[in-house]
Amino acid sequence: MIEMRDVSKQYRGKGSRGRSVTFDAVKQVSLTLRSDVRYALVGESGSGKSTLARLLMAIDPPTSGEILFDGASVWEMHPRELRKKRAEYQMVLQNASGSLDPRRSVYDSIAEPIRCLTNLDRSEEREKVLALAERMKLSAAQLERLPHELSGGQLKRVCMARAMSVSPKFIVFDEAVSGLDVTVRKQILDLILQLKDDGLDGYLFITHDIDAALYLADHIFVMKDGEIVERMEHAASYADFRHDYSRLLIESLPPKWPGASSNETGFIG
Ligand SMILES: Nc1ncnc2c1ncn2[C@@H]1O[C@H](COP(=O)(O)OP(=O)(O)OP(=O)(O)O)[C@@H](O)[C@H]1O
Repeated sequence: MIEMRDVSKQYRGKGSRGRSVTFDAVKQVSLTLRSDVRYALVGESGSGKSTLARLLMAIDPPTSGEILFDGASVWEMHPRELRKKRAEYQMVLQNASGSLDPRRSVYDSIAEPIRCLTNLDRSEEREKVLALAERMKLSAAQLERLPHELSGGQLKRVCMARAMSVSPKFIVFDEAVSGLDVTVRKQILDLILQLKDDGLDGYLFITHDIDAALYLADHIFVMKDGEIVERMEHAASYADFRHDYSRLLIESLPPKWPGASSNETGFIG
């Protein structure tokens, strides 16, 4: 379980006349994420989703507030304990190519968390990497390539295999389908749903795409200007979104086909 208690994150930015100002990218957010629940966090670009994800995963420290993994405050944890928790709570970053070492083969990229965070020997590691590659539909030849030799969709699958390599109990996917065409997007969404068969019961899927959130998650949070403005359990359709801002997001969706209204769900619904 991950808990956020009254968490804020301030950044420095430029105000009028180039003056340095601070602003809250995340404002006093409290959240509890259970490891066996599928969540989505929806919001416009700049609403603070990635900042929230980095705080949740203890990548960046909060300016104020507390984050707890299974009841223990992450920024007060012994490094050995935090290392163990990092294997249990993984993240797939927004920028797939930027999150992989360009000089490291796909095989080594997937194996790296195993080497850093577990005690598996090389033959166990190989068995695990090959099984994950098969699951993520990556060929043996692709495993030997460098990241720049793969497509965007293949890179996303490498990042998912990498996160799954340490058998986490929860994954945060940050914009896992952004920039992909509709067919590849659907493949990735289905792969995420199928991770349940590999023992992953819970995740947080971060997106600006309400259709993808409805497809993948039971609980949905809506974020605006650093705050969670709506929380829904068992969201199943656009009609479940009640907050004015959520309605606005739905109304600004493009029609899915000529003559359709923005209240009709897309291809995945
Ligand atoms: N390291 C940083 N330094 C200063 N400002 C930042 C930093 N990271 C993010 N911001 C700002 O904080 C706000 C929230 O950014 P964030 O990336 O969390 O939003 P987001 O909802 O994930 O957006 P997107 O969907 O476009 O990725 C934005 O105004 C952004 O410019």
